[in-house]
Amino acid sequence: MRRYGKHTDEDDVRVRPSRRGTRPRTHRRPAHEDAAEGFVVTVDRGRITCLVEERTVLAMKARELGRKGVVVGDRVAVVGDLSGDKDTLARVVRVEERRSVLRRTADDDDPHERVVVANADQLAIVTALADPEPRPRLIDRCLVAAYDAGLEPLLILTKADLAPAKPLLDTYTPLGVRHVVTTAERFDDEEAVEPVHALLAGRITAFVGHSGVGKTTLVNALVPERRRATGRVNAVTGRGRHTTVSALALPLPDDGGWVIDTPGVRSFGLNHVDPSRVIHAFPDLEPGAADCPRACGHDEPDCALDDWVAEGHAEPARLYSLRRLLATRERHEGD
Ligand SMILES: Nc1nc2c(ncn2[C@@H]2O[C@H](COP(=O)(O)OP(=O)(O)OP(=O)(O)O)[C@@H](O)[C@H]2O)c(=O)[nH]1
Ligand SMILES: [Zn+2]
Repeated sequence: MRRYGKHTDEDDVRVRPSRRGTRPRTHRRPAHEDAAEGFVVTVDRGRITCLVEERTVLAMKARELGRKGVVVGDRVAVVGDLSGDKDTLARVVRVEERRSVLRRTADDDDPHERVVVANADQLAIVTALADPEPRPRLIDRCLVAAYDAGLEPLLILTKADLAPAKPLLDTYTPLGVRHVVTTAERFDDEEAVEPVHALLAGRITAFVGHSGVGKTTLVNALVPERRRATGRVNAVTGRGRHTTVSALALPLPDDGGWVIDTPGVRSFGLNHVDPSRVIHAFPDLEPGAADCPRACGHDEPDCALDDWVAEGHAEPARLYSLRRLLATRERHEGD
């Protein structure tokens, strides 16, 4: 399984080499050289909460940013009052290049596809093993969104006290998706969440999961500051957790990375998904696609992947899984 954006190091920044790379740096130097670096923790109705050094600073978008959105996970340049004191408002003057973007689909209220999280390394798909029942189609859609966005997926299966994980895991074995199984009863014991911490260490992880799967219970166990952080954000927005529409980044202990809690997973934008980006997550199949017709959707009669598998280059289960994932791009009732 190919791994994506493993670290948050500069080395992993996937930017195209610039043809202007030989130009003197000063030409590309943006204005506001005195700006501080901020990490966006949440955005609520245009109010951007970011972390500048250790301080929580509230900011607005500077006019010069125009229509460009600022989202959770963005690295930004901030100017103005950076004290973090009550009633101060700084300005975000620049959004740094994003290493990844996770989008949600347009819906009836909002015709545009929107970026919900920037710069995440991985996508944790939180699913209960029972109550509510797992929804494999939804998991598949999340996987496609992750592969398309270049995020490494991670399955977190909760409520292991209610049902065994094996039947669900069998579906995902051919995909080689990493997984961890949790039970909230054991969360008081720090060692019980250790395997989850190990998978999140040093990385920015967006958490998705539909209502009732135990995402909040898990995030609270992982992030000791959770209560404080949400309390603070609510003090800023004056709104309760259940009405929060924005994602919220929460620091893991000991500089262990970030959890980005997202509100609801109703839909991911899969309309824009490019099969060639999804197949990138299948390095055993990818070379076989070289013989496919142009713009092959990989589910058509002259798709070269059938021969590729028949010749023994990859397991049939892998091709089946790829096709199942690609098929989730079509909307069904209840997605
Ligand atoms: N049996 C069992 N129940 C759990 C477990 N984890 C969470 N729950 C329960 O499941 C219910 C939903 O948990 P939440 O953490 O609120 O779920 P959520 O995904 O955040 O749901 P929303 O708050 O609706 O977004 C609560 O009653 C929890 O106590 C678990 O491991 N086992
Ligand atoms: Zn094909």
